[in-house]
Amino acid sequence: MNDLSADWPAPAKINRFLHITGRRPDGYHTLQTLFQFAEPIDWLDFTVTADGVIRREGGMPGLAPTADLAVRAAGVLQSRARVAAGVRIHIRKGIPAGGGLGGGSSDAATTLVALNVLWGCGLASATLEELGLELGADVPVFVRGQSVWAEGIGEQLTPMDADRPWLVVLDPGVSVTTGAVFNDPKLTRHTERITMSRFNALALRNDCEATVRRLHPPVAAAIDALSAYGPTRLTGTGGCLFAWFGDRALAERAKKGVSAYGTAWVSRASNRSPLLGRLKTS
Ligand SMILES: C[C@@](CO)(OP(=O)(O)O)[C@H](O)COP(=O)(O)OP(=O)(O)OC[C@H]1O[C@@H](n2ccc(N)nc2=O)[C@H](O)[C@@H]1O
Ligand SMILES: Nc1ncnc2c1ncn2[C@@H]1O[C@H](COP(=O)(O)OP(=O)(O)O)[C@@H](O)[C@H]1O
Repeated sequence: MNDLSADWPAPAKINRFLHITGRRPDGYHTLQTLFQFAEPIDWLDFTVTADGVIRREGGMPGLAPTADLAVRAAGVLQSRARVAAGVRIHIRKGIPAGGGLGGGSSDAATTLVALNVLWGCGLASATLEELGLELGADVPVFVRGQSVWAEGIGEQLTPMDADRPWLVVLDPGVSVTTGAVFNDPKLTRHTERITMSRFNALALRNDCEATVRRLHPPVAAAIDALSAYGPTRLTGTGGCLFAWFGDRALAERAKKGVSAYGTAWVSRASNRSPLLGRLKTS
């Protein structure tokens, strides 16, 4: 494998806040949220092959290659750009699945961006975002690789650089089904829309939190434990959560303090995905 094809990062995302502002006639909920990037990170290696077949190695245990969003992303790009070559995708998972950290979406985006280069497709980033949206609401954010204010069901993106606190991301090991949260009759669905200038992490919340707390007591316990150290929010529809701090030492202290509640990572919230840096060196 040459250097060009190895070590493409697929970072996690966090939702600094998440408001549900309404419901469309098709049942999908409209949101307002601010996405930033953080650790943990998945790493992908690509080996271009001549036979046109898309293969996957590693990845999420128990997930069939045909269901893997990275494999599906490669397939979408291959047919859109009429690529004759194939690829072997090796995935080293760092991001827990189904936790609201967007690992599957991030793997899909990294695959689109990397193979666009390695297969020589030459598609514009906006086109890759469009292809990504077919795979999941969060994929375009990862393709763009820049922190964004998102509206609609996540397809209306406006770049927004936010503050960059130190984070503890905590995975209580609970997989939350997004559909179950959005179907909860008690979910807060009509939060008033706000303008970007009103972003204030302390004052804003994640509207899914009350539902997730009720459906998953271990997540509620983890939120309570981490809240003792710093302001804490759920990311996406959970079950992962994060707290933010003014410096790294405080974050490391909190990480130690919540070790009984799950796996935790310390990193700085980022407005740029490491994928963009990797793209520059390709
Ligand atoms: C809400 C976010 C924020 O990042 O949650 P996380 O997935 O990150 O936790 C995402 O936009 C999630 O989008 P996505 O990941 O594509 O959602 P899916 O799993 O496909 O949605 C499963 C089901 O949830 C409901 N759903 C989903 C998104 C939405 N805006 N409104 C909905 O009502 C629909 O019933 C849908 O069939
Ligand atoms: N490469 C992948 N990594 C993780 N999950 C994947 C991948 N491809 C498909 N999936 C599926 O997507 C689901 C949601 O994964 P993920 O994006 O990590 O969750 P969330 O949207 O809650 O952050 C997983 O439960 C899994 O079935």
